Amino acid sequence: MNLQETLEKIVPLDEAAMEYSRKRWDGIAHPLHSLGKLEDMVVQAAGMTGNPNVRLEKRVLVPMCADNGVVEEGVTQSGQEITALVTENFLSGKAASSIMCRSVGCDMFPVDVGVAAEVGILNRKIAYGTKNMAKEPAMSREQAIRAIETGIEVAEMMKEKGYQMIATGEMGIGNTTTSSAVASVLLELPVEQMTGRGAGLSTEGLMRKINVIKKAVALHKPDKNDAVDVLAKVGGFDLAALAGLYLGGAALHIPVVIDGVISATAAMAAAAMCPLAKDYMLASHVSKEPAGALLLERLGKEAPLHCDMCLGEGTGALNLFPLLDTGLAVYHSMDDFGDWGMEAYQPLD
Ligand SMILES: O=C(O)c1ccc[n+]([C@@H]2O[C@H](COP(=O)([O-])O)[C@@H](O)[C@H]2O)c1
Ligand SMILES: Cc1cc2nc[nH]c2cc1C
Repeated sequence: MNLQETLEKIVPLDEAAMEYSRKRWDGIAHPLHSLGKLEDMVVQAAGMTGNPNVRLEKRVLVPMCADNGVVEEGVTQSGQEITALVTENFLSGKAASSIMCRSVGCDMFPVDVGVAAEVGILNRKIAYGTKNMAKEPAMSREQAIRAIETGIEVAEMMKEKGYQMIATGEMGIGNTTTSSAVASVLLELPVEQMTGRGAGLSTEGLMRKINVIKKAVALHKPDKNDAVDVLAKVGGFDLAALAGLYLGGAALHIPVVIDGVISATAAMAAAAMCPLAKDYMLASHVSKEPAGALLLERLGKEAPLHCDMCLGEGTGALNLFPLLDTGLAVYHSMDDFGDWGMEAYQPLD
């Protein structure tokens, strides 16, 4: 599916399936809505899949991996080579997210959308890293659309493989700089408020990072009403591909889990292209980066986890699964009030 076809395929959640799912929860022998967000997630997933018999056991983490030309401005503590190193460790199973995938029972399917080196994962390189946005647009509009459509293609591949849920992740040194730029334009908030230390940065480095983002935004004047323009001028291949993954998931009725600040920025870009896509997103955790909470608020999402995490790769998204699993276990296997000889509770007001 191309971008336009995907946008046209996204429809509202299935209300009948959600109503059926709410009734199931209300019949379960527990105080009404006492499992809070665990119940809400199951109901939402019923609406996404159109099936109140919610099954989300077969899941995959998709980290989109890419480099960012803006790192030459000294906006990160780590060198660009770390992107390739961590990406290779996705394959060897030694990265934090790989270890967590094994721990929570999730497959992993990393995609190279623009790492500045040869790495042995699925190759969908748009280029060997973006251009330095402090000097020129990060990429062309055509490249941005190609990256978005790569995300859509990967969502289709995951559907084909039978995955019932997708966790988003990324790896790309410099991508908190691009995320802050994109988020500050889309949310129309000051760069200072949207920018943090990423994977570690001194106070002096943080000041430099803020100035670089301001300079790039002033230079290219991205159109806040055109998310593709924003992604192309001050974004990254990983952000664009993740936006496509959200859109593809929504079009294919697959729940997609938001991870940290980079993933939430991509979610915001996807929502700007199609507001209905938000309904197919599940929040997991609130990133320690300042833009994390602001983005989730604007997406209308309340994340269940506050763990002060900012590792990326999908590590926050993966931590949603144990919660979801306990909720689903109760949903599928617990007795109704009637089985315990009780009357069902009625809503009070
Ligand atoms: O997910 C987050 O909220 C998050 C916050 C800060 C850093 N990261 C990770 O750190 C890398 C980006 O940090 P930086 O400082 O190079 O922009 C990138 O590979 C992300 O996976 C991730
Ligand atoms: C080692 C390392 C691992 C990472 N994983 C995601 N971002 C990262 C940044 C660094 C520096």
